[in-house]
Amino acid sequence: MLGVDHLTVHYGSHTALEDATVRFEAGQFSAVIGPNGAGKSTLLKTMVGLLPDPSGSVRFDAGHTAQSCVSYVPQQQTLDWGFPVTVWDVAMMGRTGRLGWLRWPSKADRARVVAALKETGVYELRGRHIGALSGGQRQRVLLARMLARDGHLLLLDEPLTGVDAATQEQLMGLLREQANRGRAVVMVTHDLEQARRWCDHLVLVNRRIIADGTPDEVYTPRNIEATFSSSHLGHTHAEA
Ligand SMILES: Nc1ncnc2c1ncn2[C@@H]1O[C@H](COP(=O)(O)OP(=O)(O)OP(=O)(O)O)[C@@H](O)[C@H]1O
Repeated sequence: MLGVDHLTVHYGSHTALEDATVRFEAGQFSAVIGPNGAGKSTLLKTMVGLLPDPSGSVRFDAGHTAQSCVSYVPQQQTLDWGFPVTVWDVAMMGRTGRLGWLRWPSKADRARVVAALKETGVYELRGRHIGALSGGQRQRVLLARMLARDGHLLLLDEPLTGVDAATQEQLMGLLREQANRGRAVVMVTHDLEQARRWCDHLVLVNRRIIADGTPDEVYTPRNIEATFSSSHLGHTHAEA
């Protein structure tokens, strides 16, 4: 579905990501794992096209572009929750574009939004202002917007943040189901255990890609040490 080749991203003199090569496939639930500041969000943002002119390349499979196929869920805390819109409005942005109503919603758009709000369990909250939601409810609303968009590639930056254990289970189940239906799902997470349980493809990152493969291939003491120590050791590529 999507590959990045020899991707290097600098912020000024700081190198956030160096020579990263990885592929994300349709039907796979992938987790991108690493410590704070490892370059995980940078990898996602590059794939969405939010960072201009990275060196290396981001390649979508034929017929797809970031614009046409990506549904991106940014980190919750990077969004302005004081904006005067309702749960319904946010989910509808998945259909009509961001703000300013690029086009008027059709009956089919409304039906898709109803389904997405029901799937994520926030349909009853549809008239509520987004500023009046709990952290877990906000995360569900972001997922509803993502589902409403119907993208082939779902990119989620720390979707488990601020979410209780029962809700985490539901959200992981929902994302697993999206992958089973043939979408490529890529989630940034700090939660090694959740990633091992739900995902079939893990990418360990610490400025470089440390390891890339199935959970069994990737979760070795050496890889974990290399990822979560600050020394950026090693660079192994397990074949998935
Ligand atoms: N806009 C920016 N300007 C300058 N430096 C940045 C910018 N965005 C990120 N960085 C730096 O790049 C590095 C990678 O950041 P990134 O947000 O990709 O890490 P992360 O793995 O997502 O971290 P976290 O788990 O804390 O969210 C960090 O050292 C960060 O401080």
